[in-house]
Amino acid sequence: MTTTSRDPGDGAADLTLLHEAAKLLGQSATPELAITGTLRLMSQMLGLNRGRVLLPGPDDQAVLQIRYSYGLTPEEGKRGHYRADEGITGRVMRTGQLAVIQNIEEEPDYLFRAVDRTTLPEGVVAYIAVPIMDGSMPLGVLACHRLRMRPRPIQADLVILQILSTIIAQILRINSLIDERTRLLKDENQELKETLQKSQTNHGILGESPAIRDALRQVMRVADTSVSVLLTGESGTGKERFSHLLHLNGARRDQPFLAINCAAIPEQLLESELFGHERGAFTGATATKQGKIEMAHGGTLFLDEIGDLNLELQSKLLRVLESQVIQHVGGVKDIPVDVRIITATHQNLQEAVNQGRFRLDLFYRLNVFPIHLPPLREREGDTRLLARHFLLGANREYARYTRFGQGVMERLESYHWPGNIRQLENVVKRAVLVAQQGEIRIEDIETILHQESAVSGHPEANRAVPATARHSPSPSSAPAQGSGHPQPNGPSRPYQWVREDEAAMLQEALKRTGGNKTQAAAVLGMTPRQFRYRLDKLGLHDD
Ligand SMILES: Nc1ncnc2c1ncn2[C@@H]1O[C@H](COP(=O)(O)OP(=O)(O)OP(=O)(O)O)[C@@H](O)[C@H]1O
Repeated sequence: MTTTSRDPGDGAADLTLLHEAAKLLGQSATPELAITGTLRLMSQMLGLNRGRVLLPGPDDQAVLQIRYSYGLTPEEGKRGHYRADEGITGRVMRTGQLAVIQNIEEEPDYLFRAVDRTTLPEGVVAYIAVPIMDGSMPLGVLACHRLRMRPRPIQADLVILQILSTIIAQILRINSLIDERTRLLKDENQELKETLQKSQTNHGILGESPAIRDALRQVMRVADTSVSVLLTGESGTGKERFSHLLHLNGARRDQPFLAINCAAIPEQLLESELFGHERGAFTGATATKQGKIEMAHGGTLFLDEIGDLNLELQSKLLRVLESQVIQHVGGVKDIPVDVRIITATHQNLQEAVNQGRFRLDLFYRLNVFPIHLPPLREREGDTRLLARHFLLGANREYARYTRFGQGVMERLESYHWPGNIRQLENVVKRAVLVAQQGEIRIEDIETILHQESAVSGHPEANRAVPATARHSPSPSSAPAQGSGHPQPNGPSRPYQWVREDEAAMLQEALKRTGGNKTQAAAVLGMTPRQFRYRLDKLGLHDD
């Protein structure tokens, strides 16, 4: 070890040392390299030997331990730990005041714990310890030995040591920020892995709430049977997902699964979509075409929004269920089919039956085993799980690494999600796209939720609902939602991605036709049914 004595007032050497220390700070990949490098410079350039940095121990914060050193053996390093009431080091940490011991042999508080006197050079040895401060709080202690009989004034060394302790404080602060960030990322990564694992069971259906577990149990009970299942629940609660789960857990799993949304297809096309058609059956039917029922032969057909099927098609569907045959539109031949039909609705089908809009016999046929999917706001704890899952998916899709900032998860959990899981997925995806510097801030979420409320038209969509007020009265007594009107006691209107300008367009058409929906639909080139469907989705009913 070189100990070079300097002339008193050798300011150029001090500057060189500070310059080198600053370079170390910028270049070192780890705090270990930067701090031990600084301690080495102290020794080589100023003769401040056996430099050490003591910090509270990782296991016991009340005990200071030598964490970095230069010129100490590993055993000496290990021996150097001090409680706050022990020795000079403990005192510096306790008081935040530097200590200069001119002669360690004459100081009763000097413990000789790390370094034995016999290993030190002959002559008078001084000990200097300066606190490493974070504002007014001592973070640790920087200390070293110094041969007393040197031309350079001790005052000059003290100044340098105080500057170096500031640099070391900076290194430690940066390092602790990095550590904290790394720990968060590790935790998050672990959570994401767990979420991914959970999503792999149940074919991607996530949820651990009692409500969703109950629904899953019911699915498993009937998956391997041919019983008719009617899935009820608000829009976006996963009815289609669950129908697929039923299919995948049954004997038909290797056969086709097809889904059709009865409300989304224009009425005149729906029959041909379901039953197929013969060539020439209608204008544009240039070839014979199979319908979805026939295509799903051997497998499962999922009929979403079954409540929107007109009475004529309801009769035809009933015939399929009773006799397992279909006829193409324009055909006369009975075609045998073996299809499991699973249906879903967000409407109250019982009410539709009472109003004469839905056949009672078909209702009985379909409703053999109803499974109600609870709205997201009733799935305690699932929002968190799903939000993480969608974050992972969006990060993958958009090649980002984005995380939720402080308070975001709580905000997502307090929101009442009129559009349920589909809406949550959309919000998380959008948040990933708008996030700056890899963090989704609570403000980003507020903006998106605000836009959501404008789009979904729900008057309360942007209001945080207290946990106690979030549950709607009784899911079992109200298995499906009604007409789609906003409910005073809880959001229940179906949610779908619809553009805001579409609402304006519908309203404008209604205005022009004096509120006549059939005419308004014609103005926009839609069927009255399509028009009503959109009004319904946008919550624009005036009756
Ligand atoms: N438990 C779940 N775990 C993960 N993703 C889910 C879950 N439930 C639903 N989803 C996802 O949410 C979205 C909406 O689900 P789905 O289409 O099945 O709802 P729905 O009730 O059929 O909606 P609608 O009535 O509007 O047709 C889909 O992207 C689906 O994959």
